[in-house]
Amino acid sequence: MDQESEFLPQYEHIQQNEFSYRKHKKQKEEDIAICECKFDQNDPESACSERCLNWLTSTECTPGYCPCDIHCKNQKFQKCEYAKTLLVKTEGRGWGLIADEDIEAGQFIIEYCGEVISWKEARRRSHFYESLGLKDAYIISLNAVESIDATRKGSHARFINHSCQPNCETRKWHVMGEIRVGIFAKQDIPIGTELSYDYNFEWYGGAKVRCLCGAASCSGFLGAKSRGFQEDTYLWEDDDDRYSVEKIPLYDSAEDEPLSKLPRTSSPTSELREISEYPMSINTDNGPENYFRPAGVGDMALDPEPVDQTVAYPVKYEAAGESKNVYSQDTPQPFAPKSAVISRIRKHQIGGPRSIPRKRLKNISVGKSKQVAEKRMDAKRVAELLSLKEAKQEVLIYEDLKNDAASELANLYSEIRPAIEEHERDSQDSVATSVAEKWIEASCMKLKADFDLYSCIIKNVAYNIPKSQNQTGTDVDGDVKYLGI
Ligand SMILES: C[S@@+](CC[C@H](N)C(=O)[O-])C[C@H]1O[C@@H](n2cnc3c(N)ncnc32)[C@H](O)[C@@H]1O
Repeated sequence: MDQESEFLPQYEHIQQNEFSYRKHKKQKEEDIAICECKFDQNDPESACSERCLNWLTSTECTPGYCPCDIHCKNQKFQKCEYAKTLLVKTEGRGWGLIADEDIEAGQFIIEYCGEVISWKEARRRSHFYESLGLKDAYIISLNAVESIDATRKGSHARFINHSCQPNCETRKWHVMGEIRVGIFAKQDIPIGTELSYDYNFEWYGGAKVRCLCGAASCSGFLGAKSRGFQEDTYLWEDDDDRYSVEKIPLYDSAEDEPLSKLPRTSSPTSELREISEYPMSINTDNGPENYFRPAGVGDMALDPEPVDQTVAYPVKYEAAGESKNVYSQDTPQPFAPKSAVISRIRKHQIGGPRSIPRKRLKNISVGKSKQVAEKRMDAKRVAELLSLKEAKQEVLIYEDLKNDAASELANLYSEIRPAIEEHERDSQDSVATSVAEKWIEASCMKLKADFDLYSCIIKNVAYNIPKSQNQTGTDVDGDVKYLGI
């Protein structure tokens, strides 16, 4: 291990979210939920806990309003009642957090703190971090419109690594009018165990980061379950080797067969290859409601390949390593810039999980096949085949309308894609009504534009048979005049 990577990266330690782009919400009195718990001096368990109405709705009691007053046990975020944890250096996954005491299933471990920023700002920052070459991602979604960025300021929760078989999960709680994200134990966690949760990494392009969680059910890459990743990557296995193929060419609209099929390229003879072609974005999981936004992960464009080249990568796993350095939460640390770690792909597995089952690999390519099956009509070509100038113009006008509607829909889609992909259902995380309405309206417009274009073509083909042809029954130019639609 080099000397530099022994140090923690520079960041400011905070125990409360920071609000810069807006003020912290002030809870209105009428919004304060008051529970019905009654504290009995002889029974300490009577204070607000698992059976408290507020607790059951993931809402912390508001000081000054809780009937249990100072005995209330439902103010864990506010009182920073964290489990004892230690920072450790892992092998291949940077820093991680381990339990420094036995932790019970369901226990609140630590709050994921950082700067609360808008979704737009999250996007801007993620590009900025990418440009700095930051490898690790620390931006997590808070709701459909806001994110928490723990890159520059955060709690120790920012060091918890991803696992495909995690022992923790993220949960959202309502605390004094704000939503806050906590890390909770999914199961009993013995002292010394590394804490992890499923990032539900979202991948929108960029480097594909190998997942080194070591779980038997490991999906291979951070974000491998996300739609963007699945549409971009085809994974398969061959004995102990695993391969990913990127950028499979789409079917050409004029062809029934794909222009090029799956890998003609063999597994590379060179054992190593860096994977980092495009910006990458991430997504966490405890369910769909939390995820990391793009934050420069894998933005180390080390070995760029032409985008349309089909390349097979054998994938190798390394088992998560043992801790080397241990720092407690309260110990001030010497900070130094973190050196970037470059992911490599090797031909043979030498440790860690075995190959992913074939069945699941097939599923991984589902997104791609959907994309492949899409066929598009070339309206310009259709117009050329029509003989009447008016008919040509009409088709082209409708094509413009259709293209405008399609691009409006595409823009809207990128705006609300995170929410759609998370399938968020609860009111906090659902797509804002105004955006949802715009989305429905744009979808209808696109459908209508598609329909208008096709019906215009049919009308012009079916009813505007050129005079010369009408009279003689033959085609004047000898060109094709009828379209098989
Ligand atoms: C929130 S940070 C976690 C803390 C990070 N290890 C550090 O040293 O600051 C997320 C980043 O850690 C790395 N990481 C986390 N889990 C990983 C895993 N299972 N495999 C590979 N890298 C992982 C990735 O670079 C990811 O972007």
